[in-house]
Amino acid sequence: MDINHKLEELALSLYHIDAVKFGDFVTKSGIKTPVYFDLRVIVSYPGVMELISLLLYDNAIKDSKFDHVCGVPYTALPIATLLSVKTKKSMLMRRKETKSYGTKKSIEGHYKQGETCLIIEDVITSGSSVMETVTDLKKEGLKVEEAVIILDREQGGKTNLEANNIQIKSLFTMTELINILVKNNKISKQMGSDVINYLKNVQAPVTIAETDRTLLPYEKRAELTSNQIAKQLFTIMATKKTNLCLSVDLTLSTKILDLLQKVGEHVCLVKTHIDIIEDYTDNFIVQLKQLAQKFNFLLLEDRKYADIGHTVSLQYSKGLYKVADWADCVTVHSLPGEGILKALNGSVNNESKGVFLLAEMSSEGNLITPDYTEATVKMAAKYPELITGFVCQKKATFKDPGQIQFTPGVQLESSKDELGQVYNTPEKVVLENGADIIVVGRGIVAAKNPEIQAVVYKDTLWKCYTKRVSGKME
Ligand SMILES: O=c1ccn([C@@H]2O[C@H](COP(=O)(O)O)[C@@H](O)[C@H]2O)c(=O)[nH]1
Repeated sequence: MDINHKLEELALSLYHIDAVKFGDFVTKSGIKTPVYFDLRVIVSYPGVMELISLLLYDNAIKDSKFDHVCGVPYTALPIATLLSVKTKKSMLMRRKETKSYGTKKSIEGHYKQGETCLIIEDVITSGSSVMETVTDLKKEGLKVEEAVIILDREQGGKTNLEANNIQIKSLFTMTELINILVKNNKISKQMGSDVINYLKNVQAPVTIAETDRTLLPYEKRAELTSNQIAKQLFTIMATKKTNLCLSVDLTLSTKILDLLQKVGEHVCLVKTHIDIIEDYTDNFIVQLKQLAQKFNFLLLEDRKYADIGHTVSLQYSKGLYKVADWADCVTVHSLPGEGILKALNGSVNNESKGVFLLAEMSSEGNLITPDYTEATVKMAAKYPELITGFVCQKKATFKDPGQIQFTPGVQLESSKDELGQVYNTPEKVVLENGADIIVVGRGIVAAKNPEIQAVVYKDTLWKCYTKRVSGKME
């Protein structure tokens, strides 16, 4: 019997054992559905179990290379067991609930860091259950790149998992399963198309916030943010292929404008300290904005506001520099408390503006503690539409893939300046520390040829980012 006949046999068996049912059902979340899948019943049918493992082996597994198999608890566990025996590869088991005693391990079995694990799952909808298992395996240092599935409901799971660098092979898509049942007169044509249309319209939400944000491409993260400036920055980075922010720490406006004419095409963001400019005029801002438009970069004023809300709202919108009129985003300390964010939220009204909150600093001996960092991230969570991201140094500082890690203190070689600035390399900040936008000041500005140096930084940083999201890290 060929594979198509065997798939047909499996589809009909699933129908006969009531693993697929049609009618009026209500899901756990109270939504009406015309179809219901419950593959938990397969354990009572050894013939079906045997057929599933045979088909998964022939169709999806026999050419794959892996050291272990792991079933997503619970329905896929017995299938994973059969496949472990068939392939003679060891099986790992993920505990849904971590033990509160003994080893407290979430993954049972023997394995070594760097070994690969293949995931087995019965049905995917959004892909979140597969992702939970992937996350736990990765925490243990295992590599996970592939999952094999019995049924893909075609509700976003494949896209979500592929965005997390997990390739999917399934025995059936929902459409294929329904077509077999229609062809064999198990359900009417009308019922078949109703079900397919229904399931395609009820797309599962993207549920990847628990996954490692740094593995997602900028395009995907643009879809996951609530802040308009973060959305624009992710899109600019993906389009211009640059995650370089130039810190134009120069004191003459003409020098800044000259430099940006040369390097504007290589950056996604330009960071200013407006109050260090000695020949400031409103015309400087007009020209700065023209360059931003011409080269498609955004403007960040690194003002590091740190006063009470009322004062900050004045500093932001009034005075000589009227920052609110031209800067797309600003940097802000969380030190004074939430009032500072309320003030900025109030000042921007409905305009698209953003805030990078300082959660950590690059300078040696700074007084920010882990508790302060954690409280800063918590505070930001209350203002998702205002917060673009965090000025920080570590990947673990925050999880939300819709927010941007903005990391200063970067040069091609690790070093320090004479006033305590600490420099890490592009490889370290992007691959190890999770930086999304990387700030370079003197590394470019003080170079003999800033234009050439900007290209060197841009290319090096982008290479690190593509390596990170392709999952090809040693
Ligand atoms: O923790 C922080 C926060 C901000 N900065 C700013 O970034 C640039 C870095 O310039 P380099 O010449 O590359 O050192 C500068 O404007 C700082 O004010 C930071 O360095 N560290």
